[in-house]
Amino acid sequence: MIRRGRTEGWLKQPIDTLPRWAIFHGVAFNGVKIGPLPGFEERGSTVIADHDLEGGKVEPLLTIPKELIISRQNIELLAKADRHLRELLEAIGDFGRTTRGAVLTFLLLQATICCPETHDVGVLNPLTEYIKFLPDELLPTFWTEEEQDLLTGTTLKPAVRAKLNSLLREFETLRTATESIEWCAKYWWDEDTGMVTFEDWMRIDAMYRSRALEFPGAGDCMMPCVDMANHASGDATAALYETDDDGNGLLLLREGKKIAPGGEITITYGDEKGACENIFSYGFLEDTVASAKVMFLDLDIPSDDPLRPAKIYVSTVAPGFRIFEKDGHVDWESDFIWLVVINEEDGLDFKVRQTIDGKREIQAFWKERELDTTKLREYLQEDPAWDVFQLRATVLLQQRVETQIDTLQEMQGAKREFSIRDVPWILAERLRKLELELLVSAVSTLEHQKSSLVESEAVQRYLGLAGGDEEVDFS
Ligand SMILES: C[S@@+](CC[C@H](N)C(=O)[O-])C[C@H]1O[C@@H](n2cnc3c(N)ncnc32)[C@H](O)[C@@H]1O
Repeated sequence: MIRRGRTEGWLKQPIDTLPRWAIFHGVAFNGVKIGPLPGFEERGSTVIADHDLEGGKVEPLLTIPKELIISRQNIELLAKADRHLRELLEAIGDFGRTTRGAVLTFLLLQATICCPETHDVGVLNPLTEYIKFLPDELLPTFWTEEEQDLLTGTTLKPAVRAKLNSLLREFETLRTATESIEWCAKYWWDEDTGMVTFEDWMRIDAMYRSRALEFPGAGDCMMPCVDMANHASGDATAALYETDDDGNGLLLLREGKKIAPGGEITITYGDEKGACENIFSYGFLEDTVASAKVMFLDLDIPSDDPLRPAKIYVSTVAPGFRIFEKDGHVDWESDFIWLVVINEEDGLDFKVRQTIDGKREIQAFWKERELDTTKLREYLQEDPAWDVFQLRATVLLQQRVETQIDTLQEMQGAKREFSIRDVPWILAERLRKLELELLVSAVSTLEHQKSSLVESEAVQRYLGLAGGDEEVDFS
């Protein structure tokens, strides 16, 4: 449906008509305009200074009336006057009570309202028109199989797979929940007259994901016009966003920032985000990015661990570990690894318990104390064998990191098929390089940690107990 709307023109508005929409609906512009920045047209539209601006001396550059914010609260308000929106939100239940569920469903309804073939569905509101200004982003969920294969060895590859699976699940939930609503059956799902496909859900997701902001004072939302600002990190961030006392959205030039006419007013989408997340959510990587910054690698419990099934059953933490760079130093953290490295001899125990309704449940214990896997690290830290556990962890993690390095290295010199587009090719190549560098640094960190742990008293004692000069397998 959305693709058709873009081609046929009923879901597309040129960006130069945005000021008319904005002013009509009460958006105040102060010394800025919105459009493509000459020389950087591939970045879409952005916010541009109209005349000399100085932070601290100018009033807010943009003021967005609170009614225009695409947030869960506002969608609930709109639903009071829009029977079809209300029906949708009720039908999808818990999903509609999340910001993501409410916003995506709302956006899909707005696109449906725009279609000239739809009659008597939804109530027109200013945002029905606004979505026509939003471009389609080439997020990795839209990369072809061949393009996604270029991500082999990066953490983006499993992230995209998982996202596509969760989008499919959401889409099926939406279909099942709404197919008995008459107008949904007719306009969305009917074999002949239905227009909505999985591709629409992917497009709506990309629209939301690439534009959602965690807006101080308004929470997760889409803020029309402010969401036209492009990203720049660190000192290059020109403006901040927040709400005023009445809940209206504001774009404010940073204190001391001077922007000449024609200069870009950027915001930050989150300086702490890693390269993988930037490509995943926004489909680009700033030119200045020199580090992958953070990556999450999955981790499996070795198949020869007899406690593996029970450990998997009781674990409530993400099965992996984070590698991150902070102040020029690379380190790692994980809640999961601790469950992987301990065993029965150390004090881990499992008991089967009968619940009141007759079901059986496995409970984990650490030295007689009931175990909450999110707190395992704290328990182990108090244990005299803490250094031994850490040593086992570093050995395992190093092996895992080295496997990832091997996979990435196999991708070096990947051939470019003629069908591969520039953006996926360049981004995948950059990400592979950045993640490889971070992994190599992580190996040095782990090596270093291993060497000092081997020297520790607890480990030496453990080695002694384990049988003198016989080699101990810490993995
Ligand atoms: C919130 S929107 C910003 C407005 C967008 N340019 C538009 O035309 O609607 C986020 C998208 O803008 C683009 N973008 C933002 N900052 C960028 C940058 N520094 N370099 C390249 N593209 C950028 C990306 O396509 C991203 O997904």
